[in-house]
Amino acid sequence: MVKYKFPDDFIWGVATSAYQIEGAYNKDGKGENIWDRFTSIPGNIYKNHNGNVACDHYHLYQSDINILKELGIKNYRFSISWARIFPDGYGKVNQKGIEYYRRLINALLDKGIQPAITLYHWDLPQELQDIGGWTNKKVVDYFVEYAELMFKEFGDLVPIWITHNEPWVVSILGHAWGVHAPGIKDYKIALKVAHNILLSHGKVVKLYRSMSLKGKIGITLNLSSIHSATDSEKDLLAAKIYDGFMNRWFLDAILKGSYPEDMKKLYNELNILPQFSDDDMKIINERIDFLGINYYTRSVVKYDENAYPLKVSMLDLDNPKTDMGWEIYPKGLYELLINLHKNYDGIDILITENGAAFNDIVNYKGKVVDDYRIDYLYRHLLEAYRAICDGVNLKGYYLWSFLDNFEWAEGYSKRFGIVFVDYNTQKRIIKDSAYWYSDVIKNNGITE
Ligand SMILES: N#[N+]C[C@@H]1[C@@H](O)[C@H](O)[C@@H](O)[C@@H]2O[C@H]12
Repeated sequence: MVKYKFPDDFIWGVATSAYQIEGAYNKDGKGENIWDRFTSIPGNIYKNHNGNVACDHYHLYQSDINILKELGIKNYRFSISWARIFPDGYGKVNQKGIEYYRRLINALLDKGIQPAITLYHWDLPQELQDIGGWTNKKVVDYFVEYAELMFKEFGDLVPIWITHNEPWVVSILGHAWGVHAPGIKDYKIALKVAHNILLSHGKVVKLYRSMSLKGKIGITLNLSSIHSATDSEKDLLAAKIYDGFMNRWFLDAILKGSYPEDMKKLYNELNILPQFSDDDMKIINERIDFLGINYYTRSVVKYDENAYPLKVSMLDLDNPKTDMGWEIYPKGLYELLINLHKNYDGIDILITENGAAFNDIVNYKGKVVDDYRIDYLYRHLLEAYRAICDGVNLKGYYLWSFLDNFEWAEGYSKRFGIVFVDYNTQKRIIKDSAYWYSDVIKNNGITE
């Protein structure tokens, strides 16, 4: 008996990204990207892992799609590798790259699986980084050129388009903390990068509208529910600042057409506020059809005099955690969804990522009994269900991730997949969580 039934047209899917699963990093005309470069530098990645081979999905995509079919998964979010299409980032087109993605899309459609494409999932062509990357306004235009070609090639086949994945991570982890490609550590540069990424987003949405395509387009943000460590004035202010830093800076720009005043004031005082015009904000505010959100955990923060630049630090609570060290806090998903619904005009929302890394073991029967992942997914889907019951326009859920894959700075040490990947043999083992999720999809809801 289905105890928690989701709306009839609810989208159930899984998600991946190009650099994390494709491999074939230098095959068939693909150009170098910033993650090829960043992973080639010793010390950047856990045990110097890289995505040169990854899950070899570039060659194994058909058998992987067969697994999606076997599990009854009817929606698949993946990203296109920009450097496979434009090896130099612009200009010369690599036809073999286009042919690969056409084969992939057609193979999905042949199995009744709807593609959702992310245009940018962090893998900037290195040639563009060499001219300043996202700090250079030319890259904004090159992104539009790349998107236009993708819309021309695949716009009639693909119903859901996501311009960018997690601009906060691209700007902060890649340009302020330096732990992601391209490894820059400068907050002023990071916020300039964030602004240009948002500009490129708005321009591409406007372009999509001009091409009279029939699908839906949006952006994916990594969002967290922010809690203050105590009710002290300083900690409450710290929570407001961190909410502005991680959530509101992007949400307000995209959905309200202006950066939040409190954060503009703070960034100006810190001399890290990027330059921007009213015209920029109009472009960024181009209407989107849905907001994609990636939710993994909440953030509990406190005032910290020594924490540059925001004087805010995160608490590491002694609560159940995933293998990433992230607190398991399903209620945060409900809080986030309700907050978005109330503060952003009830916009349609897709959960474009939610899932967990755990230290999966293949048992003596050759199975992966990942009850811990099932528990994580169950609890988060229950919160999503509660949010829908309370009026949130939640339209779908893409589980992260379909396959174990290259987990960025953590390399292959963290397994997020519902399908286990043996990287030595490229053998796939369907985990118990995949069969559980298959039942959720079949029942369009959760039993028990
Ligand atoms: N970490 N972690 C897991 C997952 C990452 O693998 C995705 O590529 C990102 O979109 C997002 O950060 C979430």
